[in-house]
Amino acid sequence: MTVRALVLAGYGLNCDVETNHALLLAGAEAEVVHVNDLTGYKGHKPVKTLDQYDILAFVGGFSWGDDHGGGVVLAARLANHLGDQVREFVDQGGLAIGICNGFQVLVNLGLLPGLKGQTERSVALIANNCGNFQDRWVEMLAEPKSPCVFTRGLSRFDLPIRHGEGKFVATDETLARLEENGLVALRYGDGRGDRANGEFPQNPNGSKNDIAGICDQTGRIFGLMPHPEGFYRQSQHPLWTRLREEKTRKGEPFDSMAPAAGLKFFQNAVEAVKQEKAK
Ligand SMILES: NC(=O)CC[C@H](N)C(=O)O
Repeated sequence: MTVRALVLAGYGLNCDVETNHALLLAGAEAEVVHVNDLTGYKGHKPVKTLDQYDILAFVGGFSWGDDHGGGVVLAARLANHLGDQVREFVDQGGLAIGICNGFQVLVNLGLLPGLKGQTERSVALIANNCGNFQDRWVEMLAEPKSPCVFTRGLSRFDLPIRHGEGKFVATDETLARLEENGLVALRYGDGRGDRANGEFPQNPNGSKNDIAGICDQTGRIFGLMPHPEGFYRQSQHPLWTRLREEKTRKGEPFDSMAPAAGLKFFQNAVEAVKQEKAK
């Protein structure tokens, strides 16, 4: 069964090839599509439509140089040129993942968290508390009670972060609604399996409630600041040789090429589409 994925590229986005690779490894028929191929550009008609795909990936990078804030210009462009198509894609049961800059786009579009009665932006990703760009690995804790399709079966693992505007903020009321509905899918851990509790550097940006990723009520629309496409095999982890040593000492096997936690996000998405199509 074919699962088609679109990986959005263009104007300062820089994680398209890596994300496409992860989706291909996960078994999707993935392709990188330039935003102009969807919107049309200067007399050139659009050559792709969103209804050709099952999964949309809004990838990381610096779209339009983060002018006016991360993801703001790309979100405006998508809303103005493709608003109806995006709405239809979501209403028809499509899956979407927004990674880092892509998360900022989904938030700016108002697709996340998409709480009942809220159609406009209700949460934001703003400048990190520490005042600079953070490029390193952090511990992730997945929320078992979240309806998120992408984090199914995941609990505690590491992922890389690379962002300057990752601080998740919302009003107390919206935060309470997110928590009540289980829409917080991922949090920053303290490195020992508990929540980071707002502490820097474990919570790298000052996000409220240690929020690293949220989903909508269907669990099919998901955004996160860390980069799952950067950890699809074991040897991408900065401490993988140490882990190999530990395993070897205990006489346990270790395969540096084995799939890692980040790949699971994409495998889960492909599996969910297959299950839906099989119905
Ligand atoms: N890696 C990314 O996608 C970064 C997103 C955005 N440019 C930021 O710095 O916050």
